[in-house]
Amino acid sequence: MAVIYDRVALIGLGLIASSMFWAMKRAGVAGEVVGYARSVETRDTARRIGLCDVVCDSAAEAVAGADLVVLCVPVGAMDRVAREIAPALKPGAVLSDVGSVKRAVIEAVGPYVPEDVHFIAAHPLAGTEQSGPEAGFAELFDNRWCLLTPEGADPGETARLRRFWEALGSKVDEMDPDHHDLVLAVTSHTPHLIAYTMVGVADDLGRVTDSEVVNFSAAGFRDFTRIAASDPTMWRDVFLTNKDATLEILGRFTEELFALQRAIRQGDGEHLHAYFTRTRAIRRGIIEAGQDTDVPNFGRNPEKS
Ligand SMILES: NC(=O)c1ccc[n+]([C@@H]2O[C@H](COP(=O)([O-])OP(=O)(O)OC[C@H]3O[C@@H](n4cnc5c(N)ncnc54)[C@H](O)[C@@H]3O)[C@@H](O)[C@H]2O)c1
Ligand SMILES: O=C(O)C(=O)C[C@]1(C(=O)O)C=C[C@@H](O)C=C1
Repeated sequence: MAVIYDRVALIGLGLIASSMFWAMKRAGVAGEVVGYARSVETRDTARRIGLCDVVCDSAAEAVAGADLVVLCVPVGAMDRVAREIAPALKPGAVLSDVGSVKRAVIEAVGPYVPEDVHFIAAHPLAGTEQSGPEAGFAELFDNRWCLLTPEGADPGETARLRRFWEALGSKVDEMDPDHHDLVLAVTSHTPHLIAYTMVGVADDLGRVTDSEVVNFSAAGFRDFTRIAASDPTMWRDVFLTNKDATLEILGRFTEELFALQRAIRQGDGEHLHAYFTRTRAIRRGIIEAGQDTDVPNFGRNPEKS
């Protein structure tokens, strides 16, 4: 595949950045990939495993001369990083991100973006509960959506970024940032909060580590524990920055939960059956639409395994 950006800079070298690096190598869409991570330990690990062609010791050094800069740090760190790199950005470069919340990132980064730089926020809807530079693998984005929220950005540069994500394996769509945040509150953020809560409740009962619970834990609870093992910093930032949408969905969730609670107490099997029939149809609809693209595996990139 042809090179889309001559020089790409990844700021923050965790799960998403490392997966992007391996996917870029697989697709051959970047001439050179330069990385920066805040901690010496992460930079050392990146150098040891060959993550990035060059690992720099400062963010400004990494972005200098880059045609595409992608901020791959927790949402709450975006403003600090944007402020740090802004003076070193190349005129005409594209600045993007992978944050799970879009309006807050646009508001945090936007004020620092120089006039001659194209800022196009993005969110790949792909991840795992793992984090850090060794967690990435080239297939992470295969058949997953990547949502761009360009809000008036240059159409030519938006199309180029779209081609880049497609080359990494994604299906790409554009969305208004506020709408993105509401949709993700339903499909990702609130479900994570529920998983965190369920595992917390089990822990409060003192049963999670009991061999009984570990041995006999049913698939549903296992899925909750996987999700609830996700990175605490990332998810703290998601809830602090997508507050309104999450609270709106949580309010609705609580109302439905109370209705189900009442049905159980009153022995209202009809209500329960009708409810579960409706939700079952949603799962079937997802499968029929070909959207059930499970993460291929949780292994490493093919070059390392
Ligand atoms: N994990 C997922 O499932 C997933 C999916 C899609 C998008 N995202 C988003 O991608 C971004 C990165 O997530 P990840 O899963 O790769 O996280 P990660 O924890 O694996 O990596 C984050 C990296 O950012 C670095 N970092 C943190 N604060 C920093 C700072 N102030 N300056 C410089 N570096 C800093 C960390 O050291 C780490 O290297 C987040 O904004 C997250 O919301 C995550
Ligand atoms: O599969 C997982 O582990 C994920 O939670 C990935 C997931 C999600 O689907 O909710 C989590 C957060 C992101 O911003 C995008 C993707």
